[in-house]
Amino acid sequence: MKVGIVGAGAVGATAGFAMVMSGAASEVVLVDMNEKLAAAQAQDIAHAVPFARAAQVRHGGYAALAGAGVVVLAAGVAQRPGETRLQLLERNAAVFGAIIPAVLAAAPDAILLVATNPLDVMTQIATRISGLPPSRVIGSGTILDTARFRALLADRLGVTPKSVHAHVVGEHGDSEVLLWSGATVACLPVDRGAERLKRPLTAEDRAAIDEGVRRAAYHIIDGKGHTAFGIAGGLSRIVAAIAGDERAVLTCSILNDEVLGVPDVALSLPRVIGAGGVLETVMPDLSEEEAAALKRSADILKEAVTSVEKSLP
Ligand SMILES: NC(=O)C1=CN([C@@H]2O[C@H](COP(=O)(O)OP(=O)(O)OC[C@H]3O[C@@H](n4cnc5c(N)ncnc54)[C@H](O)[C@@H]3O)[C@@H](O)[C@H]2O)C=CC1
Ligand SMILES: CC(=O)C(=O)O
Repeated sequence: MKVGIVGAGAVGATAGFAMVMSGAASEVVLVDMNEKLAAAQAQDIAHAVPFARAAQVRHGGYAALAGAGVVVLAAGVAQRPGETRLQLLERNAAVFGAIIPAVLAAAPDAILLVATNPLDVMTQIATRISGLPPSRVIGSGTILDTARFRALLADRLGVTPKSVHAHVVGEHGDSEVLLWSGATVACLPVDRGAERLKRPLTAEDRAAIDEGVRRAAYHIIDGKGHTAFGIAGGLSRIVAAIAGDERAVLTCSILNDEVLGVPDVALSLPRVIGAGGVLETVMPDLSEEEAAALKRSADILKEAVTSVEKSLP
């Protein structure tokens, strides 16, 4: 599948690299207002192709996106150390107002895959600007937070992350909700599984994992200035699910009609992803505490989107 990527910075270029190395994309086109950067990133990724499956990698203007099945939106500004994702909102909303009409003029049938932060609000803005159905405007959402949760839990349990099933829902950001009540390992609820593995989970372990997931971006940005590898893996995974019509269950963000009484809000829930984009949403069972946290997350996002919607065309 041909994949366009608008924004050839750390996230966009690393995602292009991941898609080429995993074989998720057969063609990658990088577009950026900094054409020299897009050209350099495309050239650099193209030099990895001999080590992967055959793929074409190039840069271009918006017209070069024609025929793309998915266009990743990774343009905009990123957090500086200490900044929250929601603080980026007004700057990145203006960027989307400029790029989405240009993307759709060239690639009207593409599924939009949003990576720009604040992720959920940008997904909602992209849905509104594009006029596409919510199933075709997908935010990477908590696919990354779910991966972090599985990685940290697996490390504590001494198993591979692929053997741990645990999800993060809600905002891709500070109010996200780790679903401990549904987490499983080896077909067992995670607490019981941990005991059988002789690695019981204490309250301190849970708190450390929660902090490690929720604050991961802050720690990484503090150390290296940005995050890219994790999200690139997640974007590549979503593209593979669309390209292969996999019906994979992934936690992604789309505009929901309603979540726990909060209307018209984009946030992540487990979604079935295939060729048409989001094919189904599966509402998980939630403990009372998790339901209250998800409602709070929805309220925070609704307030953020309402504040910026007034300034949109
Ligand atoms: N969804 C997620 O889990 C993650 C999201 N992000 C977000 O991804 C976004 C990109 O982050 P980075 O790649 O680190 O930033 P970056 O600064 O390295 O790259 C952004 C690129 O966007 C381009 N750009 C800006 N305005 C543009 C416009 N109007 N048209 C075309 N290109 C434009 C810039 O020239 C730049 O090359 C940020 O909002 C960041 O917060 C970052 C990591 C994880
Ligand atoms: C920056 C960001 O959103 C992340 O790494 O989670």
